[in-house]
Amino acid sequence: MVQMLRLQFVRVSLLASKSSTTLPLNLTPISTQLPRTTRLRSQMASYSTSSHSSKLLFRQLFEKESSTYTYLLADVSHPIKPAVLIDPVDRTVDRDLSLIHELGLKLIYAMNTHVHADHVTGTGLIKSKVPDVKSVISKASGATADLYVEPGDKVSFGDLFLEVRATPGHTLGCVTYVTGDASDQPQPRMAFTGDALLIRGCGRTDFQGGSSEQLYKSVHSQIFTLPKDTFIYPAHDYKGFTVSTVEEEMKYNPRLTKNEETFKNIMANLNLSYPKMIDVAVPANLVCGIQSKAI
Ligand SMILES: N[C@@H](CCC(=O)N[C@@H](CSS)C(=O)NCC(=O)O)C(=O)O
Repeated sequence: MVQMLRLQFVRVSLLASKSSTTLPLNLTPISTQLPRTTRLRSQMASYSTSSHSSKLLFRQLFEKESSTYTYLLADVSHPIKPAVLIDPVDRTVDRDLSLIHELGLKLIYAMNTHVHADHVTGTGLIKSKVPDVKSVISKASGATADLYVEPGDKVSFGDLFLEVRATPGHTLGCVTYVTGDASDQPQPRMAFTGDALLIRGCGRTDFQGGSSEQLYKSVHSQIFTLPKDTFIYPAHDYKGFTVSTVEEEMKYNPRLTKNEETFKNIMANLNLSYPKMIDVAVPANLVCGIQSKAI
């Protein structure tokens, strides 16, 4: 079943990449489609930065106990306004779903950048409240989900898409989702880096298959090679930052501007205590956030 869904998912993505006029989303029954609207109302309570394209609705949402960012992206030029959530948190699912409802969006994917160790993903809860939603995570994560992504896959929502880049190092299965590289996609591009690259920092590498050597290579080969003006949107910030760019992090990141040996030394000496929720969060997130049964 999971295999079947994966095939459907890739086929949908391929369709979307061939033509910007194709409406690639075939996971939604016609009966649920809404009238086309092209204008957005001004929005309420959510973190937000400027609009990146006339099609894209983008919101940066914050969960304060784990300092996690969840990202909402939608194609508002599409009749059903298909939306995705990246790294939802269980505690803020109701807030996120009511925002989605209020904006008239149709949530199709709840995606994770990796198996989080500090909070329980909202994915399972979202699926229990909105059964059409498909959970998405990398195949390399080892977690259960409806759809597994691999490097190079495209995750389409309406005419927009996210490209999947493998960025292991914080965990084995970490991926970065990057908005598409095409003239009809948001400009500048946006990279949702999870815990691989944080603003002026990076994810720790001391558990869940972490490796400082791998993280250094991932960031330099998969993120720092993106256009300099690409926005960096991480899964966490502990200092109040909201967004950065590839250029800024290449210049000012106190860890990743160093050579690999120095970086490995820095990472080996972080002396961070384990996340408080690690023993609950990791097992739960391996099954989509639902702890009692595998999906
Ligand atoms: N104190 C928090 C955990 C903080 C932490 O370890 N954050 C992780 C990302 S979540 S696993 C991290 O990689 N931090 C890097 C850094 O340099 O801070 C808690 O108890 O939950």
